[in-house]
Amino acid sequence: MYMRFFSRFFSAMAGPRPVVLSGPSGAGKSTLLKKLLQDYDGVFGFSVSHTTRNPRPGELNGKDYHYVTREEMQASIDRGEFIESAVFSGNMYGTSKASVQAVKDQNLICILDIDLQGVRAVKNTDLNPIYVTIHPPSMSVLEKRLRDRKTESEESLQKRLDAAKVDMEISKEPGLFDVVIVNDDLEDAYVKIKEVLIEEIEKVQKINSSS
Ligand SMILES: Nc1nc2c(ncn2[C@@H]2O[C@H](COP(=O)(O)OP(=O)(O)O)[C@@H](O)[C@H]2O)c(=O)[nH]1
Ligand SMILES: Nc1ncnc2c1ncn2[C@@H]1O[C@H](COP(=O)(O)OP(=O)(O)O)[C@@H](O)[C@H]1O
Repeated sequence: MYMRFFSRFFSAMAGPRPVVLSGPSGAGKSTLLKKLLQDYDGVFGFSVSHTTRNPRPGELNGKDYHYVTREEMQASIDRGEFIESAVFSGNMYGTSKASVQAVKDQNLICILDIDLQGVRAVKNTDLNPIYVTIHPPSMSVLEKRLRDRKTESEESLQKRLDAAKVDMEISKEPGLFDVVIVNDDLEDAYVKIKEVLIEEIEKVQKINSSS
């Protein structure tokens, strides 16, 4: 009884639970999270990761990623500034403590777009997020979407498809994710993710409307 009261009290003090969005490259993570950020202004905040990959046309430094060199990233990791970091398709990616803290400071639901290595690392922290994985309806649809996106070279595309196969298998591991959302029709997938997050969304809206 008391334990339950205290655990609820402290989890409320800790602010809203973050959300991990994972899943194969091309599954639709960025598309879904951008919709959430747009439709729920003042509710969600994006954890801006660091990466050594080059920016794509239209991507902004500090908004989509912090674009850094390998040397800069490694030095920052060595200084203990990252919650987690991983190598994906030959590039380094990582979540800095500062990126998550910046979102927490605003009392927003922090969205982390991270790969499976990141998911495993976050499991060893006290972030306590909701773990969501986005899957494509099939590998052939995934390939088509990645090709149509026109952001990858043939080599990078193949690396992403290889990683996707592994990713889809590992995601079946019991307990790794709270929810699997198949992104076939975008609107349907968006409705599903909102359903999963509605409790946290309403919590933040309630706090914001009373402050
Ligand atoms: N572990 C980890 N993975 C990340 C991070 N940021 C992005 N990723 C993952 O890196 C992979 C490649 O991301 P990106 O180059 O933006 O390609 P995209 O997913 O195809 O748009 C995706 O699986 C992301 O979820 C991070 O900070 N940590
Ligand atoms: N349900 C969908 N139907 C058709 N195309 C989609 C759908 N969801 C996403 N896309 C498109 O597929 C591509 C990959 O989506 P993206 O959000 O970049 O994936 P991720 O962030 O997981 O790599 C993008 O060009 C996006 O516009």
